[in-house]
Amino acid sequence: MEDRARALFSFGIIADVQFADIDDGMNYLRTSRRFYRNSVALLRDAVRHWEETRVSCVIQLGDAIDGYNKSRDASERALDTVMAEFEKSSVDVHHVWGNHEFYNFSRETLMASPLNSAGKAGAGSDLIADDIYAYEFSPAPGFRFVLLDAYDVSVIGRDASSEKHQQAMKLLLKHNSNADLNQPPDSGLEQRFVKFNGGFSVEQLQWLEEVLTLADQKQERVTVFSHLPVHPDATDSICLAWNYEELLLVLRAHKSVMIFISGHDHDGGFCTDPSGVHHITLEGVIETPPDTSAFGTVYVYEDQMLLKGSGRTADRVLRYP
Ligand SMILES: Nc1ncnc2c1ncn2[C@@H]1O[C@H](COP(=O)(O)OP(=O)(O)O)[C@@H](O)[C@H]1O
Repeated sequence: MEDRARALFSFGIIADVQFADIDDGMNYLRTSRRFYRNSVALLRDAVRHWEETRVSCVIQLGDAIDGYNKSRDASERALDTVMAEFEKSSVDVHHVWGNHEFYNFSRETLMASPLNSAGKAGAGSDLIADDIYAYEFSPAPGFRFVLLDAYDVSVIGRDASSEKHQQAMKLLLKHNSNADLNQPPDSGLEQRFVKFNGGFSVEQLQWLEEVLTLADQKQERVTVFSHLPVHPDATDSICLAWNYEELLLVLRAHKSVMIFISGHDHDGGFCTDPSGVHHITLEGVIETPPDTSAFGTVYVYEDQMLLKGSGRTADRVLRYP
């Protein structure tokens, strides 16, 4: 690893904390253990590490609290617990929204909550006025971060009477004939058409296109963040964004795009697209045993980024395309 002191800046990444004050459990398929109560302790360790390493900012990749909180009337308490850990540090935290945010809160409530970090974006643009939780900002001169809303077109978090909900339901029913729409269709990439995923509207794709065109012109280096992964080689198909292909086309068309970082698939994943863009799916904290960890600190240089992984998260050298 290169001398970290020479980095231009660094930032922290963490995914799927899914905190709930309940005993350990299992995932739906009963293949992995979930450490609901301990997840906040792992978050605490990560925040302490970032405070010590003086990162410029942290990106929380979504699913900060688990859907179980809703049925226990504990959503706000759980969110307070998680936010209190972040607040122990003075580092700026940017929050991405995942499916579990919508299991706990309406989109309207989320917009007014501490999980809406768009106000920290400074001079960057956003889509908040269009009820899309996407924004961009420059973490350091020559660099740009874009946070996407992967549940923009979705049946969770969109009012049943809304056009986007109807559009999402139509798409789901076209691809998924199961009575329970959380149960995936049988084959390959089609498995992504489940209720707990979502996609990007035309409006959001156009905005991203504009942001990246400007970044190309300014010769900036862009990192894109989303709860849902968009590359089939970086995740299990069941976790992919519905219209991942459209998003990939936009990323591939812009030379400014360097890295795409997501959560959602708790096993994590990684690939480098033929375009040279690296796709990181970060391991989920919720399925990380108490004696280890899962988070990353990314050191940014002129010619590459270095992901220093903790615990289940591997180190990676990410050369710019
Ligand atoms: N194969 C499946 N069939 C039916 N329901 C499923 C399946 N996988 C997940 N679910 C349901 O979908 C929802 C989201 O799944 P979950 O594994 O909790 O997602 P996450 O990984 O985001 O925590 C849960 O309500 C879960 O019970």
